[in-house]
Amino acid sequence: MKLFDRLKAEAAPQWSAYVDHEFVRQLGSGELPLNAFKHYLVQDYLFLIQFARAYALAVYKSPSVDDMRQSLEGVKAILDVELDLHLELCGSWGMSREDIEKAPEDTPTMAYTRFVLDAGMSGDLLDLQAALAPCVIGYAEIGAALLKGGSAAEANPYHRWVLEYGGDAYQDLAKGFGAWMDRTGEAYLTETRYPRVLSLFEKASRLEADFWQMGLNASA
Ligand SMILES: Cc1ncc(C[n+]2csc(CCO)c2C)c(N)n1
Repeated sequence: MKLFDRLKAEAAPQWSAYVDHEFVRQLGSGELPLNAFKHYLVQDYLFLIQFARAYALAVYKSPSVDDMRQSLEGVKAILDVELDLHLELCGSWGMSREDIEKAPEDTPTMAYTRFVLDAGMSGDLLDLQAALAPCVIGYAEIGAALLKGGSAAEANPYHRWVLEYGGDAYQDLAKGFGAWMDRTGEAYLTETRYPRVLSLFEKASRLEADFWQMGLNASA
C-alpha cells in the first residue's frame, strides 16, 4: 500500500472533516458567501508565502539531488503559479498585492504555518512531507471531486478555483508528491517511527479543516 493511502485510511476522521468540510460543499455548489472566499484567499496567500519557505526547507533537508529538485519544484509552483492565481482573483475584487500583503495573519494561518515549519525544522524530510501531504494531495482530491460533480460550470462563481485544482497539471503535481513521499518512506520509514508520522499527518489535516472554518467564520 502506498504510504499516503495508509496515512489517509488511518487518519480517516481528520481527513473527511477536511475534504468534506462545509466550506468545500458551498464552494462546489457556488453558495459560499463571497466574503468567506475573500477572507480565505487573502489568508491563503499569506499561508503560501510560508509554505514556499517550508518547501525551501525541504531543499535543505533533502538527502539527494533528486530530492532537492523535487523540493525546488514546490517552491517554484508556489512562487510562479499559485500566488499569481490568488493575485488574479483578488485583483478582480479590486484588491491589490499591497492590500493582501499587509493584511494581518489570522490565528489559523499562524497555527498551520508554524506547525509545518516546525515539523520540518525539528524532523527530517519524511516528517516534513507528512506535514505537507494533506495540503498538497488534499487539494487535488477536492478539486477532482468538485470537477466531477460539475462545479467547474461558468455559473459557479468559484469555477476558476475548481479548474485550477481539478485540472491535469495540478493532479499530476499531487501524484508526483505522493510518489516522492513513497520513495522517502522506503528509505526512512520503520514501524517504530510510523505513529509519529501519522500524528503529523493527522494534525495537518485538522489544521486544514480549521483553515476552511476560518473562511466560513468570516462570513458569519
Ligand atoms: C491552506 C491550503 N492548503 C493547501 C493548498 C494547496 N497548495 C499548497 S502549496 C501548493 C502548490 C504546490 O505544492 C498548493 C496547490 C493551499 N493553497 N492552501
